[in-house]
Amino acid sequence: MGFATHPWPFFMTLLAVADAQAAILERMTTLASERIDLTTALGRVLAEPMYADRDAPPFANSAMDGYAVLVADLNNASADNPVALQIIERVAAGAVPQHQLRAGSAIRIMTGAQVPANAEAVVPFEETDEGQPNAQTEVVRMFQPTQHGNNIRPAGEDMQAGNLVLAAGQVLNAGSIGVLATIGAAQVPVFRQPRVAIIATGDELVDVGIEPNAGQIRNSNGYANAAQVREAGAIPIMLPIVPDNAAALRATLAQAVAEADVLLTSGGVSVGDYDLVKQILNEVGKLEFWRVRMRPGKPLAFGSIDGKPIFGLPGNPVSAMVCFELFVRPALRKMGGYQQLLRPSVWAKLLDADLESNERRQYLRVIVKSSATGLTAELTGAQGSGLVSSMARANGLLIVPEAGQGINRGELAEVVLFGELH
Ligand SMILES: Nc1nc2c(c(=O)[nH]1)N[C@H]1C(S)=C(S)[C@@H](COP(=O)(O)OP(=O)(O)OC[C@H]3O[C@@H](n4cnc5c(N)ncnc54)[C@H](O)[C@@H]3O)O[C@H]1N2
Ligand code: MOO
Ligand SMILES: [Mg+2]
Repeated sequence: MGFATHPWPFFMTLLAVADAQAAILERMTTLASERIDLTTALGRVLAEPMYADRDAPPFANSAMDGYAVLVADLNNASADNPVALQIIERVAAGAVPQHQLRAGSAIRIMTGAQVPANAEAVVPFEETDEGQPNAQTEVVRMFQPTQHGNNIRPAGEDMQAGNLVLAAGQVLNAGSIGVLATIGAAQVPVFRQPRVAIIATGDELVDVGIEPNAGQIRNSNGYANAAQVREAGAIPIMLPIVPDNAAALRATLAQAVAEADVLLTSGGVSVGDYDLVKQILNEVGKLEFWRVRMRPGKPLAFGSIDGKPIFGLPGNPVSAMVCFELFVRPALRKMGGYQQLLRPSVWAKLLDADLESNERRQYLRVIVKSSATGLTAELTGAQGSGLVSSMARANGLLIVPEAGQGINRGELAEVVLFGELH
């Protein structure tokens, strides 16, 4: 049992983070698309380009509540010399005007209503005497000239029939949902979300609702990883905790392969007597690589079972979450059709004491804040890989590159930003 009994000499070499990321992404393919209701499409990734089915707005309409007029009628209007126009029609939004304007007439019209075909401008109520009724007819007075096109929104001002309005790969935000509704897309083609089986392994683990006995702890990785899966735009499938037992692990992996697109285990990937994940993975599937030159997260294992990718995340809670951020999240994003796979990184001024370099690339939990002089990064405190509370406080992972000069207090450091800026 354990590493020493397995003849995997290339595993002696630790992969660089970027090489491990590249090896993983190379093996990921984007899932098929599905059609979903517009009301559920927020945050999903568009799978096809979308085109306007008609002009938006579909007809020239009024931008103000006012009067549609002919420009020439008002050429000589002034406060001293108001021009009186005869009101020949009223048009509400949703109605179609029945008359054309003729010299000396005005059509009372509401915002959003289709303007008469020959209307040249709309004069807002506030710029008129609001329409004084007289004995037979209604007359409105105007006090200044206007110009062609004033307060008229032309057909197609926003989108024109046949225009590309959203490209494939776009992540749908609230504005995109508005665009899709405008073009009548009640159903939206989006990439399917990866279904991710989450398997926490360990004899010591009990579920959250259970009182731990001596020697036991609660399964936190399963829940933290499920939340990360959701953040990555995928669907977690929580499987029961698996004890450090080969038969139980085989059975749960078989169930996971049947139900999910991607498998995540946590724990059991190091060199302990009961660390079985690599061995079973090699038996029922293929182990592609093990161990990355990073801290935390070194013993990450990656492979496949029946063509489905499997990530063996280290058991330490911070290691499991950091490995998820760096390796699983980009993989899920590629499967889900996202174009931006990696978290953005920013450069922030280190506020803490000098950080020494190490033979492994370090990812330190930090709180990144924005200030008038730029971004700052402050360590969350102790950096042990068991300290899950430090992940709750952090919004970034500060990188100390391996085999380098380290980073001195006051210097700029690269930070992978995974939470909201403070
Ligand atoms: N002799 C060596 N020992 C260790 C090495 C090494 O290189 N040589 N690497 C260390 C590093 S680094 C890590 S990371 C861990 C990885 O361990 P495993 O992946 O084998 O995980 P376990 O041994 O099962 O558990 C480690 C730790 O994490 C806790 N744990 C596990 N699962 C959960 C969970 N679902 N929720 C909360 N906590 C969990 C577990 O109780 C252990 O405390 O190995 C080092 N050892
Ligand atoms: O790599 Mo381990 O993840 O240092 O604790
Ligand atoms: Mg172990």
